[in-house]
Amino acid sequence: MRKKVIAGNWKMYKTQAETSEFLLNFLHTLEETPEDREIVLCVPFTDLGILSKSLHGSRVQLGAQNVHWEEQGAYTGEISGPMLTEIGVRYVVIGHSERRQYFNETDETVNLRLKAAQRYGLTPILCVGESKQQRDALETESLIISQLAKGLVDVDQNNLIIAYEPIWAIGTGDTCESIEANRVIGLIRSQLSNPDVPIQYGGSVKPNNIDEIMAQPEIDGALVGGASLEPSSFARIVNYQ
Ligand SMILES: O=C[C@H](O)COP(=O)(O)O
Repeated sequence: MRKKVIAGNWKMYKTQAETSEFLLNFLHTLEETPEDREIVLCVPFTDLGILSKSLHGSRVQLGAQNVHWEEQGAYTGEISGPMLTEIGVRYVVIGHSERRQYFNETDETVNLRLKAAQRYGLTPILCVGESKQQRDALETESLIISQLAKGLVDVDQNNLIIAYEPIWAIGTGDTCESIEANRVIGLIRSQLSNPDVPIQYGGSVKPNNIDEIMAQPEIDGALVGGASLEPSSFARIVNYQ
């Protein structure tokens, strides 16, 4: 049975004060949440400290949004695996399309970050997905196969989550049809040596579409952006039927 994982990706949102307010309104909503799912919050670095304390003893796991491949060094603006694990971070998002687009992340640096995350005991969430232009040019399959082939060189598939995030569906309200997301995720699974790797869908996941998404047989969870920022909407998502 593959693990179900619902992860919020807060991107560059929420100060510490806003994080405290979120927790006040969110944590109590988990009392009835079924045990069959892992819940993760991937937050800005400045929120990790407060969450590390506040989430202690709760069932919500802590995630970061980046990790460098070196243990330490002169890499201004970066963060290392040991710095994250020391404060209780368990997951890290790697290769998000916003990092690939705005920060020159390549399949090669994605691969270095994935291996470093695993080396320091973190579970990476590898993001793959095509742009609208690539989809229209019928390049979705070849692009994803290439992202996986290059990104996963020497990566341990026993400690890995993959998120399929079509770029055109991110933050647009234009969700990928769940049947199509299921098809692409099936393709991703066919490229893996371990068929039990949990594979999430991400891109305009909302309270009103999460049940349909999670009903798809290949989809093992969701990577949620905007809808994870609001306690009641994220609560509805983690409590999918
Ligand atoms: O990592 C999360 C994704 O980029 C999805 O963002 P979104 O739910 O706001 O579309």
